[in-house]
Amino acid sequence: MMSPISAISAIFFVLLATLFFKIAIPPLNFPRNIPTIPFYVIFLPVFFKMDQVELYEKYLREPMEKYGAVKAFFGSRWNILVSRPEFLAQVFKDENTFAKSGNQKKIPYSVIATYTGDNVISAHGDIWKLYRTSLNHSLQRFNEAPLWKNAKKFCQLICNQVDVASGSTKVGPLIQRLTLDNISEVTLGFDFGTLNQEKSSLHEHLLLIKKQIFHPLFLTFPFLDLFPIPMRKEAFKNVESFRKILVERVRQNMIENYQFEQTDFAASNLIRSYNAEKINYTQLTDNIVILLVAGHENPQLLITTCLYLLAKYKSTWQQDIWEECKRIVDGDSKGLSELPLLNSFIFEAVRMYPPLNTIINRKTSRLCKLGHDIVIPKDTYVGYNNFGANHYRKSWGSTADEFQPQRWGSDIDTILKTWREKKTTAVLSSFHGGRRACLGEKLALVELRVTIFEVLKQFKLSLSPSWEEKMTPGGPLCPLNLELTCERRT
Ligand code: HEM
Repeated sequence: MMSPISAISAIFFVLLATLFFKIAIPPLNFPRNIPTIPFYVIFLPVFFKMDQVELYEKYLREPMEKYGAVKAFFGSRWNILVSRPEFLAQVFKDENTFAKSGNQKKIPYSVIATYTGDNVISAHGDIWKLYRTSLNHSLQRFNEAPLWKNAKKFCQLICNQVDVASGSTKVGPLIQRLTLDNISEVTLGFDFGTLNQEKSSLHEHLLLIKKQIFHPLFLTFPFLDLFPIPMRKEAFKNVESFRKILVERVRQNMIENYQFEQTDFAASNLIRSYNAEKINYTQLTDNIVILLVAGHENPQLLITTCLYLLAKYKSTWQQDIWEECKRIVDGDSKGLSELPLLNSFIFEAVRMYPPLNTIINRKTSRLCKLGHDIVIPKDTYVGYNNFGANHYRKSWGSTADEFQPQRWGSDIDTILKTWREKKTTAVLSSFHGGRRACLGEKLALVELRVTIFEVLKQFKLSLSPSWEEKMTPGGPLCPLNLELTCERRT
């Protein structure tokens, strides 16, 4: 007869072993003809000084290039991760089989799902169409004036912040303030105000919840949010109050704007849909939040990457782009969009370091085949790895890992044509593509051109000698804690 202590120990052991096998071994019905990335790989950056690029090179490149898809553990579950363009194109196109299933469905109990809810990026079917119709027009036609004004303020803040002795500064927090003000003024109809004052209460609130949401432990094991852990209860509370304050701020500004009916901000269109009872208050909130989140974080990452590459290639690309930009006058966004060097540089930056590296938000609605022979069971999460797609040697050749803006072409027509082609064939997936293509691409590209133009007008950039050249270890991809030397142009 087993003693109670032995019985409890045995149960505990069985539970632990089950948990271990669930994490260490993919489900038995997962396809056998694609490789498995060892589960511990995602934990390596926690213990070793390794960035995402090194991790990809060491553990993912070979299986990804050979098979185009792998089994990978991420976000408390096993997933299929895809990077071969033909597979990506299939996933993007067959939306009914690879149906969008964002955090609101995948981990509805988590802080992160409470933050962004059921929004235009994660929704599926008719609900998605409703959201997209409300937003599409205003995200393609927007007022560019705030982008020009804010780029100037941003440069002024760099000047104020640069260390006098070394000429260096950490640019990350300033870029975040720039992109927050840009997205709020262009799409939400109010000024976040972070470029004018370092400590705006909404900004402080946002910084706090970002810290709580992107906590590595809870991001890797979101099921922990199910437990009554005091710091997570606090995180839920902060997220709820942020959502409430943000939407009230947007609505207040719209109500006070006597020309509300004439405004064409993305947020005003959402409010119109709400007033017409097409969407409810939670849906209004979810979409306003996602405009703010996607609209500032993604450009923030890409601006950081572009400034890093300008500094890295200071005597070539930086110098040449500045020579090209000199003839453009303030406010001429169209002129900037026609510059071959500037645009091929940006497209190459988007390829080299896709801001959203890995996205896993699709779930198979039936048993299906990826390509000819990879059989995927129903209810499997399928994601895509943008870094893998954008560095795939069969698509990009032996120079796939080299920064070569000239690969896009030498005249602007060829450059834009190549850009469109690579996106439609899913050879470049940084902005997704097809029906679910990013709605903010145009806005992000204008923002990027204007910011680069203004920065180069005022500074010569170089990498700070004390900065260690590394990318972020996981999640969003960009240089880690970038520090630049910014020398005033005379
Ligand atoms: C560098 C900047 C950006 C990058 C790299 C980027 C990338 C992406 C990607 C990869 C997707 C698809 C996500 C998925 O598969 O679930 C997406 C969707 C989307 N993005 Fe962006 N994005 C950027 C900027 C923006 C901006 C500034 C906005 C403006 C608010 C925005 C709004 C959206 C929306 C609304 C969707 C959903 C489209 C749909 O499903 O119909 N993005 N973006």
